[in-house]
Amino acid sequence: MIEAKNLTKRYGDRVAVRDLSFTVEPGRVTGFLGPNGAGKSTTMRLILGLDRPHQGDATIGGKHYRDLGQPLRVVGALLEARAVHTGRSAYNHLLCLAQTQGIPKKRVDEVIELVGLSEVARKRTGGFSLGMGQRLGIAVALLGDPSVLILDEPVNGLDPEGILWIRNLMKQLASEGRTVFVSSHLMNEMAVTAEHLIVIGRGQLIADCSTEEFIERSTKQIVVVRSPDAEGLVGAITAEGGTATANGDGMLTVTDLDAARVGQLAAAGGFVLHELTPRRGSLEEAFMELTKESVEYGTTVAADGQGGAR
Ligand SMILES: Nc1ncnc2c1ncn2[C@@H]1O[C@H](COP(=O)(O)OP(=O)(O)OP(=O)(O)O)[C@@H](O)[C@H]1O
Repeated sequence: MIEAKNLTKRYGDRVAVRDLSFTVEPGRVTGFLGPNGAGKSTTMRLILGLDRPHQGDATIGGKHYRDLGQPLRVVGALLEARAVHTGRSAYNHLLCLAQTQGIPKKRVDEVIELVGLSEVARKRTGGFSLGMGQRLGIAVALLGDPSVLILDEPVNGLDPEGILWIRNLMKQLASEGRTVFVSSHLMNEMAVTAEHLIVIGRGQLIADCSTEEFIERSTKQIVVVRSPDAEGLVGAITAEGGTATANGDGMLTVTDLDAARVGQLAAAGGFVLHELTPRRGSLEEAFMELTKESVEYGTTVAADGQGGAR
């Protein structure tokens, strides 16, 4: 388990993380979300002992990172900035790390196989693509077979096949009882990967709840209806206190009434229905809604993806 207690970190007079507390539980993937500059990388660095907090405390399994005897065996990390000796092969890079931590040589072969780098393992990492580098970073994180994984933007640079691979890998690692803490900007990806979310904005906690609850809390349920009698149905919906927006071709988007009630109104009025679909908002919409006060830079982007200058 990862525990952050009242963490505060300043850079000059800029507060990167402010009085931040949360725990990351084992056995599930926990997504770490926040707009650019929210403090995600800083928080991860504090947990990994790469930076010291001005206040508060971050521990892994009750211990500070610096007090872990063989840290790679407890926690594996992938941070955004990769430091790999580019003249060295992936195999040698992993072997060196393994030797410093008393990890057997055969584990190096295992992780190379696991991340799909077998064919290029003896090649210099200097020629690696972004995706290959990312896979090597994940191999490093997994080297000590750790019970805790901290991954900062692990899908960066991966192609769709790679993204699917890392999604399944994270789920698998969590199902083995490990703690998986992962930051990402890809909301659709997090929606299908993370069971639990910790969301921060301007260094402060915005939400710590299940992904489902996060979406439910911040988006409206809508009902999509298609009917050849759309006009009549709009009247019935409006009279009942609902709001119906016509989208042409008999399509309606209904808010403030649930699908069951819309179905009852259609039956009572004798309106034929060709479609009746309840739809929940997306994680992206929920994220935009909840973090709109905390966005730091440049433009505001509406939930429909249409950006507008501030
Ligand atoms: N070494 C540093 N020196 C000065 N300021 C820093 C440093 N590291 C981070 N910051 C500032 O602290 C704040 C939080 O940055 P951080 O990188 O932790 O955010 P983030 O959520 O990881 O952002 P992103 O999603 O863009 O990676 C930002 O305002 C950033 O400019």
